[in-house]
Amino acid sequence: MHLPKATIILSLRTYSLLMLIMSEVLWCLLMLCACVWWWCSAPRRTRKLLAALPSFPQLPLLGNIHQIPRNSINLFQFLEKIAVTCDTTEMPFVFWLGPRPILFISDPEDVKGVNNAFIEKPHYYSFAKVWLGNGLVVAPPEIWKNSIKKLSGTFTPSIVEGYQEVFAGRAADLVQRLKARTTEEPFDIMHDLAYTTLEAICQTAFGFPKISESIVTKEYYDAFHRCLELLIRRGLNPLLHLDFMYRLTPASKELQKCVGILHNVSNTVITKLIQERECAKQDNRNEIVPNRRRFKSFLDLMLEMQVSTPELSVEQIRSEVDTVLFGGHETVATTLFYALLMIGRDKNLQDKLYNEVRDVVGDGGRPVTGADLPRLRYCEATVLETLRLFPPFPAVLRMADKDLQLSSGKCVVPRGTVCAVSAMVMGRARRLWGPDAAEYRPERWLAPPHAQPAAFLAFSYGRRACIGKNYAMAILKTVLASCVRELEFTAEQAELQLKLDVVLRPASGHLLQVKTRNLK
Ligand code: HEM
Repeated sequence: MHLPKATIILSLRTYSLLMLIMSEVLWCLLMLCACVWWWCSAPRRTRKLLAALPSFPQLPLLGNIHQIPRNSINLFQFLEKIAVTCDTTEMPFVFWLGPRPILFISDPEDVKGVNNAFIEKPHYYSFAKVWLGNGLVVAPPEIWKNSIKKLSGTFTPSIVEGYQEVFAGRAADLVQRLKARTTEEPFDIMHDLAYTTLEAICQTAFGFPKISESIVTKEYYDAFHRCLELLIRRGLNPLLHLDFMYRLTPASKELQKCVGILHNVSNTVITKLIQERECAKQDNRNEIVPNRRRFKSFLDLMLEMQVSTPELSVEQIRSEVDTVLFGGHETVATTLFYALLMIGRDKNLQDKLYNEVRDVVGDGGRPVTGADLPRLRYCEATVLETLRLFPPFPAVLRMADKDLQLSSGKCVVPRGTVCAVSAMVMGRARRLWGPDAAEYRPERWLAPPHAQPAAFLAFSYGRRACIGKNYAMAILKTVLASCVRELEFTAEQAELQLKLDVVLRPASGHLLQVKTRNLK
């Protein structure tokens, strides 16, 4: 018997529709079961202990899930709203993911308590494991404790001092590149800044003189940015927090691809340095470090450690190299951008900075030296003020692995709570920085006493704080001083729209106008 073609098509359509409805129903049932399990597994005590804290309006069972920001611009606005709430209520703030809280700490004393008591990071950090392995930023506590013992001394002031010539050299190259780009129109300066910081990291932390041509490619740069975007998108979608769900998505495949590009670079860096060290050994060259560098790089130090600690695997070394690339280049480049933007909006600030640089370094083109850095006080204040208002990592997270009574007495942090310690929340608080907290005013750093140390959290605080702080301050001051000495920056006054792609970024690009300075 032959069915008419139209009937076959119709029944096929009905069949697919039925299958679609059934799979949707099954999906909803699965989600419902997951929600019930999730609710039942969360301790009731946690809800009770934090119930009285300020929060956004909640839905039954879901809490604040419906208010999870949809994209990286919303995420920034969300954090801004929390900053205002914490400042006005002077209380910690709680965001409920169903029955599970994310607790925003709002008091500097409490920051000290939380950061020193908890070294575990919540599950969200593991999203970056595919990229950063068990490197310092994402490592679980046991591995972190072991690694930090070896690595805490790798960016000490005396080691960083040895990098100064490289910093000054890269700053001079940047000035030349920017001189060639002076136009009437603003342009996106970020690639030039990121190139400079990436090249500096490769030459100092990895001791690689010539890698820059092949490492700082557009492909690398794009892959780096795409990884950050994909990670934040995953973070904003609770369904994708489950590894098995995420693995099914095209985004997961794209992340793997981008990470492959980044790992190629770190693998090249390590392999080349190992080869150079081998050659130096075979030639019986008695160099402490290859290529007649005057300093030992972070990677030299790790390869040396590997000799005395064979359990330090090449894979772990690669993870630390990726971590330093991740933590060290974009953070410094964005800070430079915001500093140039802010002085570009205020000629008075730029003139003050220029006058100081001219007095300390002169305008004859000599490189900024290590001895100049402590004397560049206004330059340092500019960097710190930039980091206060535009911290590259606006918040870090910790997992409470035990109960903790906050020293402000405002609540007990129950075990299992995710604590958010936010440089943006603290850095913009009027109660900590005064009524002009929203104003960009480097002078506030020149006249102590300013706010308590744990109110300035750009480099985090206490255990698991940034180990690259000395490095970052030295390169930031060197590059900023070198740029201002020879160039003038102008930025439009329009409202700055920010977004949070792990790192704080301007939504409309990094636009600045640059002119060569007329030296009198
Ligand atoms: C303006 C520049 C920088 C800022 C604002 C910054 C900020 C931070 C913050 C907030 C953390 C804590 C992350 C967390 O707990 O989740 C961190 C960790 C870290 N940073 Fe930086 N950083 C900067 C530059 C650098 C540089 C230049 C390097 C290396 C050369 C570096 C290496 C690291 C490492 C290895 C960690 C992990 C430390 C640990 O977990 O023990 N950072 N940084």
